[in-house]
Amino acid sequence: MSFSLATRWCDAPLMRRVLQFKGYRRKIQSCNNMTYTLFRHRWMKRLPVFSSGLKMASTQTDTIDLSKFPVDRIRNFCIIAHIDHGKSTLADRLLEMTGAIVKTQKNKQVLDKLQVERERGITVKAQTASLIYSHQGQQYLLNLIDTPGHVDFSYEVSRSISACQGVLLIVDANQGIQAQTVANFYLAFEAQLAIIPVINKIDLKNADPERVASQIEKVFDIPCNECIRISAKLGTNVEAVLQAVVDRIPPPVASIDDPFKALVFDSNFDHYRGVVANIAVFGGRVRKGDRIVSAYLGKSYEVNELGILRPDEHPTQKLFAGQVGYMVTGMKDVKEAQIGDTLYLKEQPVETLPGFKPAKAMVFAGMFPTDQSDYPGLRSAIERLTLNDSSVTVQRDSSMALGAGWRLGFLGLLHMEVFNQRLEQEYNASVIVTAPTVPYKAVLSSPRLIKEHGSKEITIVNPAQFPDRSVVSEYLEPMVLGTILSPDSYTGKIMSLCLNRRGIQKNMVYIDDKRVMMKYLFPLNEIVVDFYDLLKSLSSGYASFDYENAGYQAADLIKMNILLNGQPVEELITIVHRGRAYSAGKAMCERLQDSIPRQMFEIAVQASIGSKVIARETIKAYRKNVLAKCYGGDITRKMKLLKKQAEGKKKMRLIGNVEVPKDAFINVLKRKDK
Ligand SMILES: Nc1nc2c(ncn2[C@@H]2O[C@H](COP(=O)(O)OP(=O)(O)OP(=O)(O)O)[C@@H](O)[C@H]2O)c(=O)[nH]1
Repeated sequence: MSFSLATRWCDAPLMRRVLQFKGYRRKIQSCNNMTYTLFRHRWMKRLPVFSSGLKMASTQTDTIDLSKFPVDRIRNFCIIAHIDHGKSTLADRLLEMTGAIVKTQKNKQVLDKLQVERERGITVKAQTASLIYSHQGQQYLLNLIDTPGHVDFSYEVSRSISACQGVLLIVDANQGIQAQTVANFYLAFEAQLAIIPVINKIDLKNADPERVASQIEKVFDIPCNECIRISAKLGTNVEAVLQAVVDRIPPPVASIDDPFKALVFDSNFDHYRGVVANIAVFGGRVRKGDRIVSAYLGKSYEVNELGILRPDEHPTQKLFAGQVGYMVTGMKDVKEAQIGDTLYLKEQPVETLPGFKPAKAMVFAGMFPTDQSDYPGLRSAIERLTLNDSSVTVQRDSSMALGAGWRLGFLGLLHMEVFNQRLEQEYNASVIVTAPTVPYKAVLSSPRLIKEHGSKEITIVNPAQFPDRSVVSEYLEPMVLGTILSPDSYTGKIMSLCLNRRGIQKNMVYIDDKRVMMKYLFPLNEIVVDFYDLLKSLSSGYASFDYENAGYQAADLIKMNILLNGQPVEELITIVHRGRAYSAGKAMCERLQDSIPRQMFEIAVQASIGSKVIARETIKAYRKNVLAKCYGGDITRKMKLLKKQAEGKKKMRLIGNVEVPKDAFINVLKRKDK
């Protein structure tokens, strides 16, 4: 895969225009990619517009003396909430009010910089911004992290929380507490952070801030009077949020007198500078030119660039204890960069920071280049994107039909779709994604296999490698504890959906007189693909859902094969519960019948368990009317033509080149529950 100039550095066309305008025509003619990089910083100073297109406030761009902010005048906080409750909109207002960006009508979710975020209207990547806020005659440095709301990106939230001492918990004044509000609250609560509840969208006609405040008191035990009522859209009362950040969130526990110690809580890859790490400084200071060591690798690097994010990179000479910023060290290989790594000065080793628990992938799918010659390019794209999203796990894989590829692990289906979309948009890659599956386990009974695997229990992330019953004493499936919040008028419908998905009710409470919170234990496999969509549609969008890991449970599982014209398709193998094998097989054949377009020959779609076919559908061939030119005449001639046509079709069937559309692999798992 080749990277064009535009994809290497998205600002190149803009810079060309600026150069022309500035009269640098001669330079443009010989301008290669490197020249762009060399001139970049000079341009950035002259331009009133940042690379992301944001208008920055001219007063605060030049030099920010970070030494002016001792630890007690620093606050690190993140904004957490259920999806769409207004985190990014509040971040816009905070950026404007503190002068980090110029106030304009165009500021809409400015921290959502990725194309996929803009297109889908959701945050998928946590973003940091440093704000300078004057309060009671003192200047404070507020480091804000805007986090995603969707359950699939909760790893971003938990990592962001590790760099903070407090959170703004946003709740929509109309919708009230939702499933992710509860999940995010507990993430912050367990990390012992200060929690400031903020009731947003009070401008809405149906807003009921008092009801929401009493929900917050009932569910989270936070007194009603601690809730700040705002409209992030109109800017109403947002000043009170800034004051509360200073007053209610403690400063970081870090001392300038300690040796330098920093946690890498995020990173991304820049095609020229290599790895750009986001760091939280837990002690001492670091300067440009210092030699630092990565505790993970034990390798030392020179600090080439250092700075804070406002929200675009603003280089500085130093970073001090308690501050949050970015660092470029010349790490060129993505394998060197490790989220959760501790950095320290070469001559002053320190105790390593706890880092992060690795994310637990919930959904696995095969990913293959559409054209095998793109394999090396796709490999480097996946490596770079996983650096930016450390919750994705990667393993090599190969398939008869699709060639060499990878088996990737994601936190959920939306996560998988977003990753795929980012590969296509940011790296110009074209990929085929196979049917997603959850990680099953098998307890082996065969001594030979136990020896081969080095353990009795194995995890299966590829259904094609599902071991046969004869060598297994028990299969285990992953379980989750789901939380559903909904108006009580939908309770009946929701309960029957949960039952249909093998859910076991664990708890049900009213959080106010109209809204109910239910807890269900589900097999992960039953909810991962389409449960959320169905829940939304049967509750007219009012119910919300979140889940957490609940270990493994024994289950009676079997492997179901799908055959197209008698050929087993490895990429469509699924693991199903024995009691549901027939209905699942029938449903999969029906959906494949809908997904695969009619071709010049008839296609038999079959589901089988072992050698036994349990369901079958037929995709009819386009029928060419070979009799079109026969006007009347002898019947034997017509029969001869039809026979010849049937022979031709048989040949096609023998070749068996059935074209399966890319999205059929995922659609095939989507069920239509009533
Ligand atoms: N009426 C009204 N609408 C608001 C307010 N704040 C945000 N919105 C709207 O709510 C929608 C979602 O806002 P976002 O800021 O993207 O929400 P978010 O929580 O960042 O969403 P995710 O990042 O996807 O979780 C947008 O259409 C906003 O314009 C408000 O105070 N009043």
